[in-house]
Amino acid sequence: MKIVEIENLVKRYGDLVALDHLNLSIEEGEVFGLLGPNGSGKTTAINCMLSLLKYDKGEIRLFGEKMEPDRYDLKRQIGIVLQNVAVFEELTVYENIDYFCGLYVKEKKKRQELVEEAIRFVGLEDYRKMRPKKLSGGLLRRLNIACGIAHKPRLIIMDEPTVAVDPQSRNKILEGIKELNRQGSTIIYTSHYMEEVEQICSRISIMDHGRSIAQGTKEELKELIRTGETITIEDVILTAEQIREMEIQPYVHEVDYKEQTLTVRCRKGSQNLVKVLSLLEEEKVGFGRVYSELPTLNDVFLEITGKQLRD
Ligand SMILES: Nc1ncnc2c1ncn2[C@@H]1O[C@H](COP(=O)(O)OP(=O)(O)OP(=O)(O)O)[C@@H](O)[C@H]1O
Repeated sequence: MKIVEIENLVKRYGDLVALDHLNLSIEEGEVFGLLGPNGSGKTTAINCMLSLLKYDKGEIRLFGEKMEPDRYDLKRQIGIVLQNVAVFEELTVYENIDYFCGLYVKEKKKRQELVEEAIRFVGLEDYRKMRPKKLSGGLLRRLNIACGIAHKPRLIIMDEPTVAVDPQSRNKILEGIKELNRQGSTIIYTSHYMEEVEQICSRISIMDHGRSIAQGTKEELKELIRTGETITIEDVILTAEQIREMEIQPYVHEVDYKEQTLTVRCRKGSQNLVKVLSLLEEEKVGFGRVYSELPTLNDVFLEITGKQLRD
């Protein structure tokens, strides 16, 4: 069943088109990644999806029904973890989670179980009685997540939950998301970290300038592009002719040479590394460290948009 369907969504802020005919379709059970650089429209898309923002054109259906501001029946099935931490300073970790869970689950015994489970999920067992002020940034983010997901919603929306989070908290958060998904929640996850999206998402939409420029599994996305592998060779001194020679090889898609480092984006095929090194040997050029990388989602973004995903 389709949990989210967005058709031709347009959202303008004055003259700025933040969403430009965005289309998305998300199936139940997916961990769906919205990947895009800052300002590409991820947060705006989520706020429209939740009816927190009015939009100019298009249609949004959640759980097969048209989403509107007063559809509390639909909203109750959604857990939200937004970028800004929103918890009560005067309540402890436990009380905060209990409060948010209590908005959905009235029965005390059941709620107690859910709150305990959420605490375990995010690894805040040792901090139950602490107030938010005492928590580090990473722990605070984990609390924010626990508050959003304790009631086990059918759909969980997380907007960049790991920005400015330490690696330990980040791993805990990513593991928690996978576990929530295993337990049955569909997840929408926005990020500008391609590694995270590759790690946890079953399907990904790459966003740029308010549009989804490509959608699919990470394997499908990588199939879309011509780059098969990227070979980097350090400490190599090349003449303009030698670079040109590299560029015209049939297996080469693109060459970049900066600060004595040669980067060769090869087309899909075998033996690329051998071919590149043989060419250097023929030219009697010495070189330092050599490494080869398979395409990343950054390569996909780069090839489609001509710019880096990273800021
Ligand atoms: N309230 C607003 N008023 C005017 N412009 C806005 C507003 N909110 C967002 N924008 C603009 O809309 C575009 C999309 O922003 P949005 O926050 O949705 O992107 P994002 O992909 O979520 O980026 P980030 O990761 O920085 O949150 C940006 O150009 C942004 O400057």
